[in-house]
Amino acid sequence: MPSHSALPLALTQGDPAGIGPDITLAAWLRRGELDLPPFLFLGDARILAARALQLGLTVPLQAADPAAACDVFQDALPVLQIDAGISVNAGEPQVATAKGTITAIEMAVSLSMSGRTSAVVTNPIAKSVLYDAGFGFPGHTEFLADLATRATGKPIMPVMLLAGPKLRAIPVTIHIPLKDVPQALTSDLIVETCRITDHDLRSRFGIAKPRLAVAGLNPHAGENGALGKEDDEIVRPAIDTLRAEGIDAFGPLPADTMFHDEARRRYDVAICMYHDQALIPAKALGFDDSVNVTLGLPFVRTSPDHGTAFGIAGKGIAKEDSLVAALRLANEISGKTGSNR
Ligand SMILES: NC(=O)C1=CN([C@@H]2O[C@H](COP(=O)(O)OP(=O)(O)OC[C@H]3O[C@@H](n4cnc5c(N)ncnc54)[C@H](O)[C@@H]3O)[C@@H](O)[C@H]2O)C=CC1
Ligand SMILES: NCC(=O)COP(=O)(O)O
Repeated sequence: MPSHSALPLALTQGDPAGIGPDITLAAWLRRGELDLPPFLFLGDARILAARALQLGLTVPLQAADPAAACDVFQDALPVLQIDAGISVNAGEPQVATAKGTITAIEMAVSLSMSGRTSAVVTNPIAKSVLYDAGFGFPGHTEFLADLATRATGKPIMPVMLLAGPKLRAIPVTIHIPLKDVPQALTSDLIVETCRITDHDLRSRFGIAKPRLAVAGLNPHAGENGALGKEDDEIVRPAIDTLRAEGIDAFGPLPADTMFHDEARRRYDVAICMYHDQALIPAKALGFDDSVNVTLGLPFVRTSPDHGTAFGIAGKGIAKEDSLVAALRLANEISGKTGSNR
């Protein structure tokens, strides 16, 4: 039986035309069966109500602030109202909703940093919709780090972790075009990513001495330089530095052979060089139950591993499993030592 924080989780609305409303409603309906930690929805109650009607679900909604949310949660889905100012059809994203989507994220961070909610759980955003509205960050991960940097006055580097029952995987470079990866990949970036990972796996995840398997960038980790020099010139020196600090990092490993069952038993986290090198195995091995966690922040942030799935929004087929896993993981790790190093 999990124990729940006395504070609610702050759950952002995400893109209101996506499946965020569907999976939020579905998760709340299963709160008793799954003994879910209480959450406070930050978004427009009218959008939730319209989606419940469309899906044929009976979900009472109640306006609540963080202090009231836990008491409300058993009987109604608590909502901290953020007006969308526009009506929304499932599956039809609109740039005009971006303001509310971003406000929900900002409020969740502010509430969590001031101790009024226990953690931030984000519903998926459509990055291109936000870009069209002038949003200057590649995704949540970078935006959350910027909010934390501004709030603390200290530079904060975020690390994206995909955490599932079969695999934890981290992309060192995150939301950048593949052609820019070799230029962006530096030994310093790998070292700092691994330091944050090692710290947070100990403090948040209770792993006493995390084993970090570091992937190479090139096929066969460069094949002694014949298939690319980055593995020997960038990745290997980073691993040497980490090992000298006492961090159990090893590699560079050929990425094609580090994700099969037996290989995964040898490490606690795979450190990958670019987005798809980490997220393809993570989603292939656990699309329904993996969680996107941002390490390095002074608060906990989790998210389902999937996106807005506009094609199935409002159709009653979106699975809430990854959101449920994100809510549970946020509750579990928010009780642990903070991420500040
Ligand atoms: N954390 C976040 O905010 C994330 C946002 N995105 C954004 O989502 C948008 C759409 O991205 P896609 O690449 O299409 O990925 P997607 O995850 O939205 O959809 C990929 C496929 O999986 C299915 N799917 C996704 N979630 C599902 C669920 N809960 N239940 C059943 N089926 C599900 C979809 O129907 C689709 O066939 C993009 O704008 C992307 O930037 C993508 C990943 C994470
Ligand atoms: N593919 C993962 C993803 O896009 C999630 O990014 P973020 O919005 O959590 O930064």
